[in-house]
Amino acid sequence: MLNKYARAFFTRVLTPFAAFLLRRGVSPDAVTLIGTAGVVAGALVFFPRGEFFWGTIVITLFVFSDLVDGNMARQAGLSSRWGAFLDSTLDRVADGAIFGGFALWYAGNGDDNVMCAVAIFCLASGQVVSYTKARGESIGLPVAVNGLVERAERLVVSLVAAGVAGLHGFGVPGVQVLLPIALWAVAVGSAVTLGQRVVTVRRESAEADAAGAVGGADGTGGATGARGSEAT
Ligand SMILES: CCCCCCCC/C=C\CCCCCCCC(=O)OC[C@H](COP(=O)(O)O[C@@H]1[C@H](O)[C@H](OP(=O)(O)O)[C@@H](O)[C@H](O)[C@H]1O)OC(=O)CCCCCCC/C=C\CCCCCCCC
Ligand SMILES: Nc1ccn([C@@H]2O[C@H](COP(=O)(O)O)[C@@H](O)[C@H]2O)c(=O)n1
Ligand SMILES: [Mg+2]
Ligand SMILES: [Mg+2]
Repeated sequence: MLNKYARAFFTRVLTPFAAFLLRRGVSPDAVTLIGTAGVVAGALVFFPRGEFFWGTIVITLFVFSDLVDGNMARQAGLSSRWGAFLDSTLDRVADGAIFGGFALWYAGNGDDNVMCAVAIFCLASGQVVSYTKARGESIGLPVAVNGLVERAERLVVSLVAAGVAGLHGFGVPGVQVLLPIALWAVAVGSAVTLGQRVVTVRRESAEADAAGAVGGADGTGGATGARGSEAT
């Protein structure tokens, strides 16, 4: 939903900054790499210590690089398969650090095994949700569904809650409860989204197989080959 409605707004806002970076000779790949490094550092330095406000501030400063890199690539006519691969792969790294940071807090001084498990579920289910689309597309299906909770929703819900919950450290009472609520919401939403995508891939693959649009016993039309499909 955010991807559909907010992306156009952020594209307009970030285009001048993306153009500025291009003029300074910065490459889209550099922005992708530095942005991911900043998110990972923010998440793993601050979240495991329960410093949610500062962790969220640092992550927010860097996470928008994920919108800037593609914007730069498109403006400069530099969009590439490599860039698409790098962008998506490092998204998974950044997400792992964010939800891993929450899990480490609950496994340590946060001392809550249930919330540690919920954070790990958010991490794993988010990665699988993204994988369903990547794998479905790799076997030639459109995967024409985004689902209830995409990456932007996972990040906005959990980071806004973490940032506000972090205000507890400045004496604001009662706000800590927002983080567990947000993580539960992301966990349930990701499970629903996973179901939506699996059902869509199941339907699309049945339709494609019936139409003979793809050949081969593994349904890949030979595009990946049986070994390739086992290996991914
Ligand atoms: C007193 C208050 C203190 C609290 C301070 C809090 C400050 C702000 C807190 C949080 C802000 C969080 C912002 C997070 C923004 C995330 C932006 C982003 O990176 O989105 C990425 C997303 C996807 O991009 P890609 O196409 O590159 O990625 C694809 C995607 O990952 C696919 O995954 P899937 O969805 O399938 O799971 C992969 O399949 C694919 O491989 C991959 O390529 O980009 C978008 O979706 C674009 C829309 C972004 C919309 C951002 C909205 C930000 C909105 C509000 C932030 C302001 C909050 C203010 C809080 C105030 C609190 C009081
Ligand atoms: N280093 C990069 C990063 C991205 N791209 C291209 O942008 C697309 C992603 O756009 P976002 O707005 O979601 O960042 C990606 O699929 C690539 O085509 C790139 O070329 N190099
Ligand atoms: Mg990007
Ligand atoms: Mg991305």
